[in-house]
Amino acid sequence: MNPLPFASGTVAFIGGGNMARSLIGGLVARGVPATSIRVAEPMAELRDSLARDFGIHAFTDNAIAAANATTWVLAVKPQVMRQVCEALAPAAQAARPLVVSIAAGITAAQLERWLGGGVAVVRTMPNTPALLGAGVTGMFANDRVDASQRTQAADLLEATGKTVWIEDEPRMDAVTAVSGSGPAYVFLLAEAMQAAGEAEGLSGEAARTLVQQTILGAARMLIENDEMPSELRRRVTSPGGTTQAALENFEAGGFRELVARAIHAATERGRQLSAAND
Ligand SMILES: NC(=O)C1=CN([C@@H]2O[C@H](COP(=O)(O)OP(=O)(O)OC[C@H]3O[C@@H](n4cnc5c(N)ncnc54)[C@H](O)[C@@H]3O)[C@@H](O)[C@H]2O)C=CC1
Ligand SMILES: O=C(O)[C@@H]1CCC=N1
Repeated sequence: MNPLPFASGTVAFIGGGNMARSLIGGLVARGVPATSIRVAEPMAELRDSLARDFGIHAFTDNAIAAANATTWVLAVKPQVMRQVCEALAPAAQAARPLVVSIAAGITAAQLERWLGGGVAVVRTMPNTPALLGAGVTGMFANDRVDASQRTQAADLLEATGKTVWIEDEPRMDAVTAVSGSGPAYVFLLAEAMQAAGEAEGLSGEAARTLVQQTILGAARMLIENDEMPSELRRRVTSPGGTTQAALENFEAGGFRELVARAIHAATERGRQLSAAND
């Protein structure tokens, strides 16, 4: 991570929903000054809570929030991105900010076109653990982005976790499917494990603690042992034991194929979001 002061200058978030909150929370926790962060959000309740929780300036008007900001983070839904960008095009042409998008599916070329052309765009895909500084972000830069802007964009996202540059933009839809949406898959597993534990007679509270700590411990082993998941799995699996009984059921139920199908569907949806909102 780059040391502070923050290389990204003043950052304006356009849209202050769930993901913007995770990123802003991550930046503030990392020590980025609240005075360097602005947000534009139409919903008063969200605006107020962002201002209250993080001490940042919150605006109703996108162009006012974006004015004089060196970096814009476009954090609206793909469905409204075109309209938001076209309204900001005059400001983008005048100020030539670094534009960072976090939207699923929407391509750098679409963003550049909607903003009037000639704009440095970094298309990114973060995820919600950014709030804890434990996020991961895939990043793709268009041809307009120079080396210092790459650093600027990486500095912004590295404040919330790791970053991975992707050189082949279509692969950003796979990033979205694996890590952007990925926390939800783990949460689904947690829900299913908790329900199954309760069905086997555990109290809700006991099942919750067991599941939480199991997922945390397994995640830490994946990272800190730096070994293949298959090897870590093998060490839990005593021949003829309990884990084997469970894993045989996962395999018989087509678990791997199901995960592959789910991630393929998410990747395809990313492509559809681009086409449907052009
Ligand atoms: N939620 C997640 O885990 C992730 C979301 N993303 C991307 O982040 C973007 C935002 O997603 P979420 O935060 O989940 O959605 P969200 O609905 O929570 O946030 C979007 C915000 O934009 C605001 N908004 C609507 N119209 C606006 C306008 N014209 N100008 C300014 N703000 C406007 C909404 O009031 C809302 O608060 C999407 O493009 C999504 O693909 C990316 C990675 C992960
Ligand atoms: O579900 C979505 O479309 C967004 C993008 C990745 C996570 N949430």
